[in-house]
Amino acid sequence: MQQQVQNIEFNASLNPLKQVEVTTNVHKFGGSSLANAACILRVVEIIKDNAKLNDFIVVSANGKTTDQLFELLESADNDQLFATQLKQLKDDQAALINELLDNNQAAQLLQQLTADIEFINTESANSFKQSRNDVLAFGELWSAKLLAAVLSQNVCKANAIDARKVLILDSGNNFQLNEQLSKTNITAEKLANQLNIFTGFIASDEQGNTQTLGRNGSDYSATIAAHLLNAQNVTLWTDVNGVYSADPRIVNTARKLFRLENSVAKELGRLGNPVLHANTLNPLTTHNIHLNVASSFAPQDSGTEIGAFGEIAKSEISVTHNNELIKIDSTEFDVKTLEQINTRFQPIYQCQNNTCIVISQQFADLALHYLQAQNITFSTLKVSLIAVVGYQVANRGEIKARFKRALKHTDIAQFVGSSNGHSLLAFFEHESSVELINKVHSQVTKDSRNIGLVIAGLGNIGKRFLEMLPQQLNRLPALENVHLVGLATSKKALINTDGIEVNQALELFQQDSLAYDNQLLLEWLSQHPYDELVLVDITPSEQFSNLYQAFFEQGIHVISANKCAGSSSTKAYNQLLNTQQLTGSQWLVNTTVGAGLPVNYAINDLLNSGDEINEVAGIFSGTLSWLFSNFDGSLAFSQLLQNALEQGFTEPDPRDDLSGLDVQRKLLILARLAGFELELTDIECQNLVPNSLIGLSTDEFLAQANLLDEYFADKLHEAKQQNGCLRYVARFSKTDSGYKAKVGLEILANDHAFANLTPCDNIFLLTTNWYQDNPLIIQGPGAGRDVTAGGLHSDLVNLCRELAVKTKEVEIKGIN
Ligand SMILES: Nc1ncnc2c1ncn2[C@@H]1O[C@H](COP(=O)(O)OP(=O)(O)O)[C@@H](O)[C@H]1O
Ligand SMILES: N[C@@H](CC(=O)OP(=O)(O)O)C(=O)O
Repeated sequence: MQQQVQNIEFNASLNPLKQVEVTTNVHKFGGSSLANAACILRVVEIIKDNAKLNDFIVVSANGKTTDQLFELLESADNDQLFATQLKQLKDDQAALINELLDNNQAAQLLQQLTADIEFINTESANSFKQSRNDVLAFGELWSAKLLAAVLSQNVCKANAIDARKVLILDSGNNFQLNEQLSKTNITAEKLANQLNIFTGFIASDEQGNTQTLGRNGSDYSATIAAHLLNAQNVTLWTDVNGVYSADPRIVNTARKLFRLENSVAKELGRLGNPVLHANTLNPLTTHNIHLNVASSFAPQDSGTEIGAFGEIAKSEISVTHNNELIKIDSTEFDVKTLEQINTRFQPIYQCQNNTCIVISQQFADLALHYLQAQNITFSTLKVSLIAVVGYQVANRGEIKARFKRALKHTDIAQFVGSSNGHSLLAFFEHESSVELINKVHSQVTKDSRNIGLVIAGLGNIGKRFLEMLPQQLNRLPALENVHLVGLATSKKALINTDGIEVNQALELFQQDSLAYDNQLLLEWLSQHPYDELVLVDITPSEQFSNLYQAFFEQGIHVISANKCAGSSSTKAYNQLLNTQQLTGSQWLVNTTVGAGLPVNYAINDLLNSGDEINEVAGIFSGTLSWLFSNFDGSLAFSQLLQNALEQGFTEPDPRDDLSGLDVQRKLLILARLAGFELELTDIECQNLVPNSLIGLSTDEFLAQANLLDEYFADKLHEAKQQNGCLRYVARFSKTDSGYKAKVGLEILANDHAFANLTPCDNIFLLTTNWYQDNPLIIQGPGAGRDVTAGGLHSDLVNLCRELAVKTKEVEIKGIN
């Protein structure tokens, strides 16, 4: 069993397997997550909820402490400035200690702080010649000791580990990690049954000198630790709830990238994006460690998962910028020097003729020093970079063209593709402006958003919808970002977050689908990695329609052919509408009535334009339309019914059509769309099945269907006597006291609009303020594979068009 930490209950996973897991997870908290006392207490809560004993917690220096330490190193020659900065640093650290710890605990840490500050003061006298890295290390050392003390005081035993005792860099081998030694050290330093709090950013060489892993290096420390510990998961907790398509601090239309392809994440880090350190992914290649970026300010949000993903994730594009670069030009670089530069200073760019390199400013001093030592003449220039990053983006002509378009009229110094193909780089000889970064982002990510499509129901219409899908996706720009990711029948589902090949969807479903229940489906859907998820419900299932509430709560959009939810109780229906409005989910129902005929659209459009619907009437059932159009007395009604059944015009049990319930539901849906509040039972409904035939099995009913004949023969006779015909009509009309609604058999004059339909057709008559004397009529096939599947495709296209223009400004707790 997993160890329980005293005083707190760690969350037990629903999955019983997880409760016995013995693996270690690594959680890294960046400086922004530890910036002040409130942040640190929030981190403690996250640890309580997400960590277990024996996990590793990697910490960066609190807030901007590393920046403060760098400033001190710079101001060593300016006594007054140095003294002010040193006092500020001490005060900030002391305030954190005093706010978070009780007196005894605080005293110990304050004493250590005083000694450390004294060390910095003393070392300033010789301009930190030997102790730069020792000074920089204090940020992480203080942070780890403080968090360990806070956890020990409030939660469970915690052990602060100085990573310099663990991570040994081989100075004879370009400061590569000595894996074996580091592994032995970590095993020796970690304490069992505690939380181990590990300093990020710092390491040491084999002589015991402090080394740093570079700015933002704690991410790297976390993945190194995970590698050494054989950990399963690494979570980088930061102030933003994932990796975005640009820095959300400056591009407020940036999109969250739910899944980031390994090579693209690596490239972002390589280019100096602060959300991921350049080397973060390197230690993860040998075994399967899951890497996530999540927000310590909103831990419940789904973050960004980094891994090996398929085409959908590979299509993602992001923009990153870096203003802290230096370009070194020289005609004297030789192969050996360039090799050294490559391993030691991680150049962002090296020009093809080997006469220039661009490196991060943090390596500038070291690099220049190295070149001088090699007697190489060079010149330097500060430059900045805006880069478009994405899987093999350098080979994507349309993205390159868009990037170039955004850069028109700028004084760009150089435009190149990176040698690995994962970025396009634009260099400038000045800082890149926020406006330009926004412009580039908006150009290159203009229509990039991923819409996941799940189809529920693979019957007659569902199959046709799926058959039509590949061609639709191919030819319609509105569907450019739609990816089929799920197929479900009532029993089995196939979900593939990397996308299901549309041309082989049915075969794949048959091969790979698994049994599921509603909870499993909801669980998966709640974690979908798309900007938008659209579910097309082509089932007839009331049970499935009961999931709509949960779908809407999760912001999932629904396209229904299923009539159940639209004709459910007023309470349930209103609740759906309220939730849908609250979460911004869309619900399109055009095919619930009249298949693809645009009756729902017409009602919506009239209402949205200021008209009012006074009457809705018509023939809403293709089956009943066929039956009564063909019922002329030459065949008994039961014989006609048998023919209709054989030709597939009726439901398998024709009583489902004859009961009138289907028409009643459709009238309810239209009346509600027209703005009226009513229940199904408020619509009077004539059931054409006599009581004696109601309780029978389908076969028994079909065997005794001749019992219907006398009633219909009489009715036809009556109609003929009036020079009319029989039709099953739906009528809803507004009255002074409210409304009148009924569906049933009527005798209509032979020249009535409802009397002259092609068998199977539907007709809808709308009387409105604007269409008063001469009502609006919509008429045509109201059932059938092509028209219904086509109607669903029409809903999908309309929905995707709307989603394409939906821009959300980023709002992230922690960074806004
Ligand atoms: N594409 C991006 N996605 C998310 N954050 C980004 C991106 N580009 C830059 N950032 C910046 O990175 C910051 C997180 O990095 P950093 O401050 O170093 O975090 P931490 O202190 O947790 O290590 C965010 O606040 C954000 O401003
Ligand atoms: N404290 C170091 C290392 C680090 O990784 O920090 P952060 O996780 O806050 O980016 C720095 O500021 O560079």
